[in-house]
Amino acid sequence: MRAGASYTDSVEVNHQIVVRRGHWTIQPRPTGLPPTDVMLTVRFLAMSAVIEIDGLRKTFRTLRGGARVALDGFDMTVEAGQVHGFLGPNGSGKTTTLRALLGLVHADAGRMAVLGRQAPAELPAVAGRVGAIVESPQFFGNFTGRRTLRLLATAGGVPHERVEEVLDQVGLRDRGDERVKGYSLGMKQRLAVASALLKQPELLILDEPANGLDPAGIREMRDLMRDLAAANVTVLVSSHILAEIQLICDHVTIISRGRRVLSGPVSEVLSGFDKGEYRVRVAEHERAAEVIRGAGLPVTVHDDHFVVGDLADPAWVSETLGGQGMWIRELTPLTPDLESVFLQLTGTEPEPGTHKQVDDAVRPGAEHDLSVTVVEGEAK
Ligand SMILES: Nc1ncnc2c1ncn2[C@@H]1O[C@H](COP(=O)(O)OP(=O)(O)OP(=O)(O)O)[C@@H](O)[C@H]1O
Repeated sequence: MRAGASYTDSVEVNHQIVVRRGHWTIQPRPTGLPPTDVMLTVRFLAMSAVIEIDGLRKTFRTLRGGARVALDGFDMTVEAGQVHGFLGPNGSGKTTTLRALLGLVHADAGRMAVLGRQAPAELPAVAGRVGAIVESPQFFGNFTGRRTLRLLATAGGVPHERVEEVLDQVGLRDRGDERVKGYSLGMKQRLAVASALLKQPELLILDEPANGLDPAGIREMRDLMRDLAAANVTVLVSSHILAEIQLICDHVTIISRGRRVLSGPVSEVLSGFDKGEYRVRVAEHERAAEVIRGAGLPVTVHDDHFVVGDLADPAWVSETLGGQGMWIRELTPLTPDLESVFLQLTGTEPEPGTHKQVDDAVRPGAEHDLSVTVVEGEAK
């Protein structure tokens, strides 16, 4: 059962439906609740959410006694099966969020849950189901990759056969007997991912996995994440490499100054920013631009071309200009990419001092609550 699903069934008087994480049960109602002829609203928690963050706040004290607000009421939801990109400019709060989620830094306020357990208090209960690389793991340079993983497997009670599987998964099987100090940065990153995969996690959290990698290393990391997604691992990956996120991730959350500025499927985010713009190259482009502007469309003139917006049918531009003897050399749709969206959004200042996220106005109710009402024994 997912948020947004409808459900109808009957419930005995003095019983209630309790819906939690995709499962519902009918339970006797605790005494002291209003009588059953009163509408009762049951809070519906984001049922398939693997990560839920609600109103997270963190202020660091600086050495000079000042305060640095890293997180200012940040919200994020990652659903099962997503490859979720976590984007934000330098210093926007990505690492602090991930560290708080994993109990590596103490948050001042807010609610977090991982795989349905409150974080960080109940993290030990789900630790075996979560793999994370948030701080660059340090490996002994003199050990081979295989030996490193075997030691970690022994420490974690994982059978050694699993070491071969993860070496295979990250593409290090043939290099597993080489010393780690001879590994490239990309190989070390893959070894780190292999160590996080040993326990066959359902959720993998990676902080800037492509940091410092060359294009080949980035491509390897991208392929690896795709393979993980195909194997049904939910992946949360923070990055500031927007093109990578666009290629790898199906969902994205953008953070700026400790607040969420946008969240949603990558395709929806991009189409929401599609203004129907086209770049037009034509001889006498200024005169051509005037013709198009005269028809009421928004036009921006550049040195050797112009951009027209709100264009439903590009053929109309060809016909209109061709009709006046101006022949088009280029007519290219300017579809938005994450970079342009990111630049527009992270220039948006979140409302200070309030819990409201910037994108609440854009996507009302898009988050995770659904009300279940119980009226005289019937649930709707
Ligand atoms: N231990 C700390 N002490 C003081 N300030 C900190 C500490 N850790 C983070 N900050 C500050 O909190 C803010 C958020 O930092 P954070 O590292 O979470 O950002 P980020 O989005 O991960 O940035 P980057 O992409 O550069 O890694 C920054 O202003 C940073 O200087």
